[in-house]
Parts: sequence; structure tokens; C-alpha cells
Amino acid sequence: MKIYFCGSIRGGRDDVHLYRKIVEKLQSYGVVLTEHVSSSELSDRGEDAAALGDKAIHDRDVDWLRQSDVVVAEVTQPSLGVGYELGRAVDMEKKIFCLFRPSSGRTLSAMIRGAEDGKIFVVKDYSVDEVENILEDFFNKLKKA
Ligand SMILES: O=c1[nH]c(=O)n([C@H]2C[C@H](O)[C@@H](COP(=O)(O)O)O2)cc1CO
Repeated sequence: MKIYFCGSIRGGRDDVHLYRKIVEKLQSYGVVLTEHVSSSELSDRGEDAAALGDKAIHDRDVDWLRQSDVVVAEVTQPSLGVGYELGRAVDMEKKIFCLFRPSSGRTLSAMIRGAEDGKIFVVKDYSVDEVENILEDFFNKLKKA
């Protein structure tokens, strides 16, 4: 299974340790195409745009999105890139699982919360200590579907 993980980069890296935890769990279900999103070496400046170029980053990621079987996004830290990826993924009819932490004190964008349909686009409120169980539930149901 190919998994596309979305997490904030230029939107802010406050949750990078959580992204790492999520990606490690996801790797027990398949290949995470966007493992770099969870790297603590990646700052909020993003990948080396001078070497890669923003267009190359965008085109590579959209190609990975197309290849992916499922999209998992940590959406607590607001990120334009994550919002864009989710919009494109909806258009590609991908199965999408968004994770949001209410304990952050934030209110999730209506364009994410309101996209929930309980089937293809699922939004789950969670706390850090339950993230592994929540991912287990999601992938167990996915295997049965
Ligand atoms: O350097 C990058 N590499 C990269 O893969 N992305 C993708 C993956 C992330 O899920 C998402 C983060 O977007 P943003 O940087 O706007 O927070 O965009 C984003 C950047 C920088 O915008």
C-alpha cells in the first residue's frame, strides 16, 4: 500500500515529533511516499528549494498523490500546502483520513471539517496518546472495505 502523509512544513513545524510518530506507525501498513514531512531536519523553510525548485516539489508531490492508495493528514497546524493537497486528493477520489487535536485550542477550517462524508473523507478528533490506536482502527477497517 502506498500512503501519502500530509503535515505542515512552511506552515510551521511545531508538530514535527508527532508527524514522526504517525509516519512510523504508517510504515507498518505500507510505504510512506512523503516520509520527509516527518524529518526533524526539515525546517519551516521546506526542502532545499534552490536545489529542487518549488515547481519540482509541487509536481513530485502531485505525482505521489496520484500514485497513493490512501492519504493521511495531520491538520492541527494550519498549512496552505496540506489544504491544497487535500483538495487535489478529493478531486482524485482518494480515501482521506484527517487527524485533528482539539487540545490545541484551534478550530479546524470549515473546508476540512465540512468536507467530512464519513466514507471517503474522514475527520477524526484525537489526542496524542491515542494516535496509534486510531490509525490501527482506520487501517483495519480499510483492509475489510
Ligand atoms: O518543501 C516542501 N516539501 C513538500 O513536500 N511540501 C508538501 C508536503 C506537505 O504535506 C505540505 C506542506 O505544505 P506547507 O509547506 O505549505 O506547510 O506540502 C511542502 C514543502 C514546502 O512548502
